[in-house]
Parts: sequence; structure tokens; C-alpha cells
Amino acid sequence: MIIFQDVSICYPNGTYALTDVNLKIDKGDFVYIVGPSGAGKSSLLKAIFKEVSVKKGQLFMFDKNITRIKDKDVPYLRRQMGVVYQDFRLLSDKNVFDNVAFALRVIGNPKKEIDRKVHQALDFVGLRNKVKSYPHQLSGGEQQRVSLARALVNQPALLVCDEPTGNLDPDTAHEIMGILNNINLRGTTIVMATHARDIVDQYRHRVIGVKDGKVVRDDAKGGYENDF
Ligand SMILES: Nc1ncnc2c1ncn2[C@@H]1O[C@H](COP(=O)(O)OP(=O)(O)OP(=O)(O)O)[C@@H](O)[C@H]1O
Repeated sequence: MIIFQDVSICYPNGTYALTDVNLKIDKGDFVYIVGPSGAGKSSLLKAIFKEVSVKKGQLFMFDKNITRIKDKDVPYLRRQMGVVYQDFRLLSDKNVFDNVAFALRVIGNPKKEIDRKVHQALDFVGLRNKVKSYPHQLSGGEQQRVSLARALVNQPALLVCDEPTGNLDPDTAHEIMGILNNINLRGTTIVMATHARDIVDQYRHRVIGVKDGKVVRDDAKGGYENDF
């Protein structure tokens, strides 16, 4: 589903965030990306989400070479992915329903279809009773569940999560992990950058370690390990 072939990422100011990364992530995988601050975890996710361009090497997503994809084709690529951030990034002036419906409206889904999909996504994350609430009326865990519903509403093949439990207390983090595991069990591939040692140790999945912009470990069902 995702193949990095000798990929290097360089920001406009000349900083290399990834150097010669080789990686293969298969359909249905659940992968943690771990590593110290500044290692390149978010940059790796940004490469997948096409927020940064590939300086060197080749990047394949969904069986297509997207290394030099045209700007106009990026929205179509992104429609196959959902994305979840540490700070939720909900629209503060829209209620829960409208936050989840937003992207479906942008791509012109019919109203009936939007209603069905939004309610289905909110049911999945257990938030049907909050459709009319605004983000400031929700707890952090509830806001993250809204952002998960928003990411899932178009049934993406891939979910990219950047520190999804980073702003949550331990119990709420475990709730979110429960939902992520269920999403993965339904067949959705998950790539999740995290610093959460206890989560990585408790919910065992593949662990890819990044340090100084390079992949330094790749363990099936590994733990967090002390180096990180
Ligand atoms: N927009 C940017 N412009 C220039 N350099 C950047 C930019 N974003 C990140 N970097 C640099 O790229 C490197 C990797 O950063 P990245 O955010 O990917 O690390 P990270 O592992 O996600 O860190 P953290 O755990 O602190 O979020 C760092 O040296 C960082 O300073």
C-alpha cells in the first residue's frame, strides 16, 4: 500500500527531515512510528499525506508512483486517507455533525448520503448523542473521537495519525486506542506516530523506529524499547 524507495525529504530551508528511507507498509498493517523529538516522524507522515515533496527517491501509494504527482491530483489521493492530529483540528464554529460532514459536502455528496455516512461514523466512535455540540462543549477525548469520525467518514483505506493520544489522559488514550484497533480490525491500514511508550507496549503492533531522519528499527509486534 505504501512503499518508500530511498526517499529523502528536504524542507525549503534546506533541512533534511528524512534521508534514504526504505519502507513497505502493507494493506491492513497497524504500524507505530516511534523516535525522539525531531527524528522525522511527522515528516514521514507528511510525505504520505503529500504535504511535503520528495526530494530524492520514489514514493508509491495505493499501487501508484506518487513521487511527482500533480498538485491537481493531490486531493484525489488524500480522499483515500483519513488523518488525525494530536490537537484535533476541529472547526470551532461548526457543530459535531458539520465537522464530520464538511469534507463530504466539499466533494458534493448528496444530502441523504451525507446524513447516513455521518451518523454511521458517529455511531462507530460512540458520539451519536453529541451531534449538535460544538467542539468547546466536548472533552478532549470526545473531540478526538469527532476527529476520528471525520477521518473515517469517507471509508478511507488508510488512516494516518500524528500523536493521536498526545493530548489525552491515560484512560481516554486507551479509549482512543480501542477505537483505532477496531478500525484496523475492519481492514483499514493505520500508520501512527507516537511517543506513548505504554500504548506501544500494551497494544502490540509493528514498530518502526526513526532517528535523525533514518529508519533504525522495524519490528513486528515490537515494544517501545529504551532507545526511544
Ligand atoms: N516546516 C519545516 N521546515 C523546516 N524544517 C522542519 C520543518 N518541519 C520539521 N522540520 C525539521 O525536520 C526534522 C524532523 O522533524 P519532525 O517534525 O518530522 O520530527 P518528529 O519526529 O515528528 O518530532 P516530534 O516528536 O518533536 O514531533 C527536525 O529537524 C525539524 O526541525
